[in-house]
Amino acid sequence: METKSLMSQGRKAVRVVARVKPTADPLVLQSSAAATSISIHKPNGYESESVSISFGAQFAGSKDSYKLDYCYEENETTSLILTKEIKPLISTVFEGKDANVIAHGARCSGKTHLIQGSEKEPGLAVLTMAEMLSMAEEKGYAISVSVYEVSHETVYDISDQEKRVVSVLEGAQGKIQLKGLSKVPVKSLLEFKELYFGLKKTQKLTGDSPLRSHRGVMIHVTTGSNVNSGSLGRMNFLDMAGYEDSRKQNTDPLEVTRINKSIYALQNVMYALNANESHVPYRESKLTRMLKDCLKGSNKTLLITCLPREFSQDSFYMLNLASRICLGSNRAMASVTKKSNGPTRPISSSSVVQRRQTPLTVSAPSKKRTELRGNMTERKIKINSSASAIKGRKLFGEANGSVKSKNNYKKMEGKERVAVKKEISTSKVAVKVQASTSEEEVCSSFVVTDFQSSSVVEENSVLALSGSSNPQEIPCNHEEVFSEAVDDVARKAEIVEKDEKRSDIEEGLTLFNEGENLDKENTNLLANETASPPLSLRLQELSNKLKSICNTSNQPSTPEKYQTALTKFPEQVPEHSDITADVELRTPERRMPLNVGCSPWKTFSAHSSKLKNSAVEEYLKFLNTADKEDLKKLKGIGEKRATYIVELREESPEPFKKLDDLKDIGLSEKQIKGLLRKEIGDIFN
Ligand SMILES: Nc1ncnc2c1ncn2[C@@H]1O[C@H](COP(=O)(O)OP(=O)(O)OP(=O)(O)O)[C@@H](O)[C@H]1O
Repeated sequence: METKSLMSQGRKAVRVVARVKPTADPLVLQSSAAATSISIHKPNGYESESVSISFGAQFAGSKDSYKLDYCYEENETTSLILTKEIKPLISTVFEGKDANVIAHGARCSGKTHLIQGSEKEPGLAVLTMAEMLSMAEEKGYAISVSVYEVSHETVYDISDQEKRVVSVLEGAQGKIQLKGLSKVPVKSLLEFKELYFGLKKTQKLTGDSPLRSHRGVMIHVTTGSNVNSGSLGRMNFLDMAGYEDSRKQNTDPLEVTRINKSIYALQNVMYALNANESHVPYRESKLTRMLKDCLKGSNKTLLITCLPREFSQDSFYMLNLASRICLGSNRAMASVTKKSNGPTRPISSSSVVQRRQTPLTVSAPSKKRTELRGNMTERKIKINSSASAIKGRKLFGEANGSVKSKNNYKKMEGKERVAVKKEISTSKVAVKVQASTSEEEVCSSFVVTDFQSSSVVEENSVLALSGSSNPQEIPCNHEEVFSEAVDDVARKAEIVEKDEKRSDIEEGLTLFNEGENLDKENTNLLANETASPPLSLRLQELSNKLKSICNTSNQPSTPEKYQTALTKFPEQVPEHSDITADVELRTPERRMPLNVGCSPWKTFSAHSSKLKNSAVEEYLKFLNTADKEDLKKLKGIGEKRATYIVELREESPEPFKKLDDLKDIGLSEKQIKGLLRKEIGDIFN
């Protein structure tokens, strides 16, 4: 059999293949389950560059098959996967790139067996290590290994018995530092096995691990003998925790939801990479943050979807998502647009079957998942290929509410920014301001970036990260920093406006039925003159307040009642106070008379900004609290969106913390702006 590489350079960032796990009990296939076992179509046999996979007899002949780059069946060995898929990646690692091999799938789908293997049948990581050791020896390079585990949004170094927490830090240039993750020099396969398998393997394979986790091994190639010397590339193997429907009995729904969310987050990243999107949502989970450098740029990833031969809803779901990642193209995006197009389902048998097959977890993301199965074959929509992360999220659902709440930070990526970051083991508060090259680029808020796990409650300090890990070295002028931020609060909502490219993308998205529905809803609601009284009244109140502020502009400070939730004065933050991990610093409000020493225009601008912020805040507050009927009074919020908002609130009491969060209900940035304009404009009608 020819073993030519299917992963030529310049191809997709993520190659997606499947691996069929042999059926433990061959009789299963003869039973009724045979009707729902998967069938694989390889148009050119082993040489196929694309294969389709479908589930069982009842789907035969339907177009509901899922395309992947390849599928390795039971008779195709792990060594074959090594040769066809991984050897080309190894070459890129020795050329200085990073590569990833990620196994995902439902629970017990054979991921660990594939990556780790057993004594009798070594897995991909072991086979790869053997290959890399011999190449390193040939070239005079050295190999070192890091073994890690990610659970409960915390990264642990598990290269020894003592699980140490690894801090995922992001340097000034966006480079990820994994502080605390050891690199153990490895000279032989035996050393590697001892390190890699150790106790943890036994735990995982016997299934008595107290905590389910993603488990990875990073193989570093260095040019010198010292682990820190001249790092070339890394090969990262990741054995992901299995996907599972959180409604299943005998599962801890919280644990399952947490794991599923991190699976979605990685899938979002994979999708964005393959679709060559301008924004990749690395910040959606700890796992994706830690792997950012390995995944980004021209680095290559092999995503292996592990599938048991017999049908399971969980496997079906994983395959569906893998297929979308694989397509990673405009057509895939077009299918996302059908999200709101309820009745359109790829499984044509019947909607009942579809419902039965769709994992119906209680989480909000699952709602989105249910809807994402648009028909990919029919839509021909031209959409800018540099699509945004928003679409990725629409694809796979929001990764994590708690992460999401801090996601405004990601808007600052690549720009000058004000950031407050925290790190364990320091009790000082330090803040760093990176001078902005132009006023326009100053970002709008303080953000506590959750570089450490939010579940590690003892971490309660803040550290500005500037490439230096020493907080003492960082200049700190709270007053100045907070003042800078205040100026930018008003621009917060406008950052989006300035990103014309994004707007264009969103414009393209109006092709989506989502947009059509919105327009319809808008038209209906606009026809209704009584629309939105609750919010309108509140906004009217705000308008009155503005007038009252203007009338009392000689007051030395902003009256307390007008201080928004964003208000927190610098002097209210004790210099050495502890700030808990999950607390987001509030953007402070300037405590100075708004018109002192200012021109009337500046005063007016300042008040307008204030009003705008208050209006936005009221709007969000309304979304977070109003009942369904009141929600429907808002423009652009129909029955469907109102129901979804209420469901989101069941998941998280305050799902809308910033305007961007409205994207979670399927609104584009342009639509969000449009809605606000209409609501606020109506005050003056
Ligand atoms: N190719 C294979 N040949 C024989 N047995 C296998 C194979 N793949 C998996 N198994 C068996 O199936 C069971 C589950 O496999 P494995 O632990 O690899 O699944 P997993 O997907 O990693 O599970 P989890 O989701 O819990 O992490 C194990 O008992 C394993 O030995």
